[in-house]
Order: sequence, then structure tokens, then C-alpha cells
Amino acid sequence: MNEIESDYISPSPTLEETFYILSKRNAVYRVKLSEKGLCMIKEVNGNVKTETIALEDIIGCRCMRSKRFDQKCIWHPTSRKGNLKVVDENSVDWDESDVSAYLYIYAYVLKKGKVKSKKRERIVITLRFRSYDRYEDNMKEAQKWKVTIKYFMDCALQRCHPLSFYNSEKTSLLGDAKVLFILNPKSGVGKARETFQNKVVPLLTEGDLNYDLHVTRHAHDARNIVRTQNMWQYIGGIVVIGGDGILYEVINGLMERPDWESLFAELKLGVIPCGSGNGLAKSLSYAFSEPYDHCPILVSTLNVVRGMSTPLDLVRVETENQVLFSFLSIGWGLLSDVDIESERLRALGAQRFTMWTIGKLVTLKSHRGTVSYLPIDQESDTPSSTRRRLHFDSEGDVRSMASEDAGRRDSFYSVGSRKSNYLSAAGSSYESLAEDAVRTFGPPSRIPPLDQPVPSDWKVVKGDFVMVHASYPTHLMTDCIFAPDAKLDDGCIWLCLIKSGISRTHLFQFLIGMSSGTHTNVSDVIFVPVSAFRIEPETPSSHLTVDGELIKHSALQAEILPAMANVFARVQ
Ligand SMILES: Nc1ncnc2c1ncn2[C@@H]1O[C@H](COP(=O)(O)OP(=O)(O)OP(=O)(O)O)[C@@H](O)[C@H]1O
Repeated sequence: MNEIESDYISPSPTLEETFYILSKRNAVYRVKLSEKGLCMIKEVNGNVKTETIALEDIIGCRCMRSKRFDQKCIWHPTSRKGNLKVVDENSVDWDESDVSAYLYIYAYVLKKGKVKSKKRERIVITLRFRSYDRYEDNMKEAQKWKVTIKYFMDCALQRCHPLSFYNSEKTSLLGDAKVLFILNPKSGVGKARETFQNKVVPLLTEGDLNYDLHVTRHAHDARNIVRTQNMWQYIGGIVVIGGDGILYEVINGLMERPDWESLFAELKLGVIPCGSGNGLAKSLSYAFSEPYDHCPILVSTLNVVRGMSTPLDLVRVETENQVLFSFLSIGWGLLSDVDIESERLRALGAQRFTMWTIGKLVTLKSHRGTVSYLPIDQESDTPSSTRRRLHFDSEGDVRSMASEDAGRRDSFYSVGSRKSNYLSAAGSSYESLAEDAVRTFGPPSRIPPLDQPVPSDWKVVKGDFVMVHASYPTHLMTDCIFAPDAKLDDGCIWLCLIKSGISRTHLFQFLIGMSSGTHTNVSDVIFVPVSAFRIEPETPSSHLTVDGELIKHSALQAEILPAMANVFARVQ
């Protein structure tokens, strides 16, 4: 046994079978299945070659039977069309003369190379079982392999989420839990429906995912759905097919439920990027070194089909008239103005941001106000991995918090009812949330209310600002690595301040540098990790955005909620 083989097979393979290649004389495949994956040892005229498929690259398998008589290959290591025709094991359209059963195994393996040529490549392995004279017996063998592969995949999921909901008796197999997909047909350039049908559904079928699809009919539809429907039936997760705006709706809709805490602890959230910015989808792939740029939809869908998740920081945002929850960014000034004002160029996709930024630089505006923040000393502060996740009781009190930072329990209840902000988008209808009907739950604040001064250990900067922007994951958009050192659950808000004295050269360097992450060191740019901050604008001269969505202009403060959500990601 060589090194690769022993690595894959130790301690011992669970299933092992020998297959013959009819088209090649004297060629034999020994296929072994263990909890680490598949190991295929090919022997041709005494030469031995070993190929392996790691379990984490396998997304599913299906049992089939033949449709036509003239099959000859026992396995196809590529997606090339052979002359093998098969039908589902339950189909009536089968060839009675062939007693073989087939197992199709679907895997997406990483093709390594230079950064740009790195990609995930589809591999379909077809095993033909025909040792017995009766189809039923051969199918039993194929089923045995299928069940074992599914069992190993389930064990891997269990190892990743040992304390999950599924440990209870409610669901026997992790992989069987249902996923809700919420699709925004208006996101990005308006191609989400086609993308879902052509690129996502085939992967969901291969992964045998149990799911429901909801296509939004208007803005706030997603928010209403997750607030009012039984989300416990979607314990497999909630996945948006759209941009960051639709995920923002889902997160805020969940926070409007009395059972928000247990849902955030159990539910996995996901995004299939069809928007213009797609900041979170890119950040998730970047965090796990996945080749996103080559095929964003494939990489993001694989995250969902595999079912693994990782914790994600959220941010609690309080304005004078509402409490919101954010996963991506908060902005005031230049970048927010570009985001909102370039909406009219939506048909251009992500290009709209670049074009509008150039225009804004010609007539650069500044905005008067005060920005205060509580810096994080990264040397001495507790690393994220050892931070406790806070727990809240049904009244919003913090249970496991130390007494010196006891929660300000009623900060969000004072908000009472809140009017919704409606963004206009051509061709859509809008449905208002009934006033008084919606109440924001979610974790309480641990910082002083907006109408009280900030504590003495906060830093205060007054004056005219070109922009104030904060991000928690790395990427604001696919091509904008705004917080290069961010981790998904580092407990940091990465805050950037640019005052109006900055030269055009430095501002230009800053904007260009955002695509590579070098902007953080440009002169006259303050870039600092904080756990909370406050913006008090003096005049409503600029847009205020949360996760790229426009909110009513007002004073605002934000604080980090470490590891508040769980998101689908390529966790090993
Ligand atoms: N059916 C619909 N018609 C019109 N607007 C909708 C519909 N469904 C959702 N919306 C709204 O569309 C807005 C934008 O959606 P989304 O974030 O999916 O796309 P995007 O703005 O192109 O992407 P990104 O946020 O990444 O830039 C959201 O604020 C959402 O409320």
C-alpha cells in the first residue's frame, strides 16, 4: 500500500470492490471507500496508479439502472458524455435485459495551480455493479455503497456541528433537513431566476437536497416571510439567491421573532451571489481560500449542499428611530453616496460603482459631524476563538454577561413600532408592514443610549468628513477588500475615517487600493478595529447606509455581536 492509499484507507476501508474496464484489456480498478473518501487503484499490465477523491469533495450519489444495452465503461473520471444511458432506479423506462445497477458519485475537486487557474472541477464516478444474476441483488450492492457514503457525509457534518439541533430525536439524518431558498428576481442585473434554474438546481439534485423555493414579489417580502412563517421547518438553513440586501432582510426578519435567539443558534444562513455587490459571498470564500472568482455560483452553492457552517459576527445598529441588525457594513459619505446614487445604473452590474465613484471625485463633498469609537487593542484583547457567545432570555436580558457590562435591556423596546423605509425599484409593488404589528427583538445594547455621552475611554473625532465606513467581513463587494485583516468572527468592526483635508492624490490612492487591500496604509486615512462606534451628523448632507441599504438620516451607533449567526461555508 503506498502513502496516498494508506492515508485514505486507514484504519481500514469500509467497502471494497474490484471493477473491470471492458474497453481496456487487463485493466482492473480496486475501489475502496472509507470515511476519508474514495481510493481508486488502477492496475494495467502490472502498472499501478492511485487516484483519490476526498469525502469533503463529494456532494452526493445516486443509484441508477441502464436505459440502453450498449454500456461498456465501468467508470468515467470526467464529465464527458459517454454512450452510457441510465435512468433513475425507480424509473419505468429501464432496459430489462441489463441486470446491472449503477452508482453515480458526484464530486467537485480543487484543480490547483496559479491563483487564477484554481477552480473546482466536476467529476462523476460511475460504478457498475453486476456480480449477481438479478437486478435486485446488484441494486442492493449499489445501495449499500450509497448509504455508506451518505453515512460518512453525515458523520462529517455531525463532527462539524456536534452540539447541533440534530442531536435531538427530531431529525435522523443531518442531510435530510429542509432548506428554504429565497430568490430576489430583481437583484443585480435581474438574472437570478435563470441562474437558479441552470446553475444551482443541478447541484441541489446531485446533492439530493430537500428544499423549498420562494420567489419574492416585492421589497420586504423576504423579511415578512421569515418573520411570520414557521422557520423551524427549515432547520437545514435559509439561503438567499440575490444580493446582500435580501440577506439583510432575512436577518432583520428573524430578529423580529420572539424565538430569534434559538433560531440564530440553530439556523444556517447562506447566499448564492446574484446581486451587484455580493460582499458576504466573496468574504466567505476568501476566508476559506475557495476559488470564488472562477465561478461564484458554483462555489457558493457547494457551501450550501455540503451543509457545513461557520460563526459570523453581526452588528447591532441603533438610530434615533429604529434598531437594525447588520452583517456587512455601515457607511456615511462618499462610498454610501456612490452605492445609493449609482442604483440608476443597475443594468451595468458591479461596474456601476466604478463609474459613479469617478463622477463623485470631481465634485467631492464633505460632511460635518462627530465620530466616536471604542478601539480594540488587538494585542491585549481576548482572541475571538475564546470569546463567549452571549445568551439572552426571552425578555432580552443578557444571561452570561459579567456585571460590569450588564445589558441596557430596554433600549430597543423603547423603539416601539417603527415605520419601514421603502426603496423604489422599477416594476415592483410594495407592501407596507403594518405599524405596531412589528416588534424588534434581538440582543440588547451594552453601550450608552444615543442621547447620552459616550464613555471616557472612547475616542472622539469632530470635524468635516469625506467618508466614514465600517465593515466586519473582509469584502464590501467582490472587487473591494475593505478590511483585509478581518476574520468572520473576530469580534471587530473595522472602521475607516477620512477627514476632508485629504489630498486628491491620497484619496485616489485609497480608492484604487481598495481592490488589493493597500488602502488602509494611505496617509490621512484612519483605519482602526473597534467594538463600537457612533456617528452624529450635523446636517443631512449625505446618505447613511446599513449593508448597502439606505436608512433614514439620523445619529447612529453600532456595536459588535460576536459569532451571532452561522453561515454556510467550506469548513473542513
Ligand atoms: N421582487 C422584488 N422586487 C423589487 N425589489 C425587491 C424584490 N425582492 C427584493 N427586493 C429588494 O431589492 C433590494 C436589492 O436586492 P439585492 O440585495 O438582492 O440585490 P442587489 O442590490 O443587486 O445586490 P447587492 O445588495 O449585493 O448590491 C433589496 O433591498 C430588497 O428589499
